[in-house]
Amino acid sequence: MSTLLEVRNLVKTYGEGEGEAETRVLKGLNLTLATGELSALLGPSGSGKSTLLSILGTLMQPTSGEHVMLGQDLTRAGDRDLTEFRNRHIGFVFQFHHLLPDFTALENVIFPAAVQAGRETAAARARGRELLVRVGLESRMDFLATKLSGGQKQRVAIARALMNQPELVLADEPTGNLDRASATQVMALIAEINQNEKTTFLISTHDEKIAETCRRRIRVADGKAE
Ligand SMILES: Nc1ncnc2c1ncn2[C@@H]1O[C@H](COP(=O)(O)OP(=O)(O)OP(=O)(O)O)[C@@H](O)[C@H]1O
Repeated sequence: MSTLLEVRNLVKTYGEGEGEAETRVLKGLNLTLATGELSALLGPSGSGKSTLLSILGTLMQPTSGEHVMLGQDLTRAGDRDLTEFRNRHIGFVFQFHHLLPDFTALENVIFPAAVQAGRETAAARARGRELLVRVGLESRMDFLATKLSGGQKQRVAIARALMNQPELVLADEPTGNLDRASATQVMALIAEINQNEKTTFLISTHDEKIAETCRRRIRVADGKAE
């Protein structure tokens, strides 16, 4: 399998400003993800899972270390290049879905593509519809986000994350807010997309049962990954 991304010697320290208390969260973490992997990211609360996902998602700069994805050295990229890289190659799913409440399921899904293109295209609408069918929400496309159940909202969030055909989807506790049945369904959907499209997923979770459904388990402890 080919390497999708690699981080080497990743360090993240919060509170480096004068007079601030320093928290060293990542302490020389190394991690390689291959294309098509489905991995769970485990670790106690405060161990740095969200911090690592933010760095891998180029939403946050590490204090030091190397970060290469798709052969591009992201540690040395400027903000504009990072934004473009992120929009093109990385999708995000969060615990609290972050859907726009006054918009429909379909509008929420096509939002990232509309932002990238600067307008809403017919092709984007077509892909948005296709993705909502894929996640089993054909009959809910035109429902406002507020009218959907928790599991349905999370499926919309997954469809939205896939909109720009990213190579990597980072999910921060995607099932944390769901009951067991909905959580299992969401994980089954992720596994199916991973299998069919070879999209690489990295999913942080506290839940060992959820982690067991992933082929690889990565544990963050003492600022390192194992
Ligand atoms: N912006 C910030 N400024 C200062 N400290 C922070 C900041 N964000 C996170 N931290 C600290 O960094 C540590 C790691 O936080 P992080 O959210 O990455 O952990 P986590 O493993 O995702 O935790 P959880 O499982 O509870 O979500 C914590 O001690 C947290 O207090």
